[in-house]
Amino acid sequence: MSAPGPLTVDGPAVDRSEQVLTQEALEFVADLQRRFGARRDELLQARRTRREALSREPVLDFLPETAEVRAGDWTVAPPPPALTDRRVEITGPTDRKMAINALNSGARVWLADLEDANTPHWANVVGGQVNLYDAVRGTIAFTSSQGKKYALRDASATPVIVPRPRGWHFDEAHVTLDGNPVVAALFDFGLYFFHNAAELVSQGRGPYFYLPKMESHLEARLWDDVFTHAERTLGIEHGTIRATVLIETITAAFEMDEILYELRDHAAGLNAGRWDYLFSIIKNFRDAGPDFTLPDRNAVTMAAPMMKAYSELLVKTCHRRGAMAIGGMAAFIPSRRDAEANERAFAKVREDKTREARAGFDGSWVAHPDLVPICAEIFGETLGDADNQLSRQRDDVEVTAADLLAVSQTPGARTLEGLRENVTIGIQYVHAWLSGNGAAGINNLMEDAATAEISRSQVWQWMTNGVVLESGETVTRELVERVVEEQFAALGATVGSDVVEADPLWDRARELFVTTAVAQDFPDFLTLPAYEEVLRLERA
Ligand SMILES: CC(=O)SCCNC(=O)CCNC(=O)[C@H](O)C(C)(C)COP(=O)(O)OP(=O)(O)OC[C@H]1O[C@@H](n2cnc3c(N)ncnc32)[C@H](O)[C@@H]1OP(=O)(O)O
Ligand SMILES: O=CC(=O)O
Ligand SMILES: [Mg+2]
Repeated sequence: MSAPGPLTVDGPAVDRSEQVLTQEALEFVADLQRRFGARRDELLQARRTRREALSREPVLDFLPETAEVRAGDWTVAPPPPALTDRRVEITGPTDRKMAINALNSGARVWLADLEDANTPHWANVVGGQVNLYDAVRGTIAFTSSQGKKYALRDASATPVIVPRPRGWHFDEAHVTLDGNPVVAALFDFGLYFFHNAAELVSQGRGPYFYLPKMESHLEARLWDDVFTHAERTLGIEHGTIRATVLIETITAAFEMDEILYELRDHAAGLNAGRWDYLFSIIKNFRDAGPDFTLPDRNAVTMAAPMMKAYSELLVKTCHRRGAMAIGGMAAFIPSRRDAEANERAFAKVREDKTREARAGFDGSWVAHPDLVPICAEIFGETLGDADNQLSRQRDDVEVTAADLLAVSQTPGARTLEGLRENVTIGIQYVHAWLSGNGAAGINNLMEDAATAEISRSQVWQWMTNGVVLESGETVTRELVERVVEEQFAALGATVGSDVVEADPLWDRARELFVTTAVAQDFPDFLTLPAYEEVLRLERA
């Protein structure tokens, strides 16, 4: 381990933080930061360079310099026993109650989310690690403020825990090394790995991760180097760590083989992260003119030609390489209070999971415990006695660069209603995020950082490209500002105007939404200025 520097932790008090923020664990994180922090910075610069090239010429293609990797006959390491059956995976934040509910849900895997579904308030970041520590050991329990008691039903049969650290772009402001914030991904990964790797191995499981928002195979190479170093440092056998990579950026879709190749000793699969994928398409082609403006957010389904091409290429690539293909999130959430909304959500999720199972995915995500049985049933019908569909090759699938970029073939209209929904969802989500909830049910849809990014970036794109709506109106800054005023007033009617007035975060949410949706310089991530706001509020 390299000599630990003056790693400073400076955040509000969090219950039991001393249990995870130990001297040894922080030294482990400091070592990761020292070794890999600068490479992360270079990779972020490479992202900016690639995006500048795209703004000059909006074309992407499979990389000529890695043609040999794509043509080569190689496979990733076989899945470990704990990850051979992933027919249903529940996702959710790592707060204590939801962690227990997820672990009792009957899913095969719990994606313990420190990312899209989590606001990185220090309490969530550190509290999440405390909860994961207890979850790994089967000791997690909780009593709600109403006195309801939560505990594991059967600690020996809980889903496999697969945390998702934050993406490479994020820093953890509360932890600094030599005065600079540490890379949040290294912090999230490092703490979890340090405390839990050996314990998980002793249980016949392992330190498994989902890796979000990568934009290139070089970013995967960095993760692979981090994994190898972390295993060596703690004396954990090489290849014990297993990662499932979200293919959720348009550039990564052109590098699926390469990403698996870089991680081949550590790879478990790829996941079709459809929401960030849409965001990435809008973001990268935001100034590329009408061919790249998508219709209303709700009109873009997985049946759109470019989405079908992306998800089928993912299955084909995975199975050729012996890796699991995991489906994405249908955003419809059930309601225990509204039978009609519940039925609608069940039907939509059924349709989505059926399409995925038929396409060859090995399993998929659900956002809510009530959806676990549906996903398990649908994949069960396809899988029969098998654990997965790894042996099913999709040699029939041929996907070209043009297929992945067929944005203009996406059916659907651009409507004033769509603009209104983007605005109202965006503001409500930012409010939830600032309040500490990274996932929220809004209009019976699951909203998280990825879906909110679509909303605000679509407003930016429509405005910047002067999209003419079905109503005949052109999207201008004035129109967006008018819609923001109207939707904000309407929110008062829904949420209660006294509630909105009493809570200053509503105004901050509106301002942040407007800033990120209409700013001339498009912020790369909505969550970056939102995090600045969280830090400001913390200091106030
Ligand atoms: C694009 C992507 O990255 S998708 C992946 C990231 N996003 C997510 O993980 C979102 C996951 N889902 C959620 O967070 C939640 O389902 C929400 C916020 C959308 C809705 O949650 P709620 O409003 O609490 O829903 P609801 O009231 O129906 O919940 C009923 C019960 O199920 C629990 N529950 C709901 N969703 C989950 C979940 N994903 N994991 C664990 N428990 C859950 C609730 O905690 C509640 O428990 P309780 O009865 O003990 O109080
Ligand atoms: O993380 C998943 C996504 O769809 O985004
Ligand atoms: Mg995502």
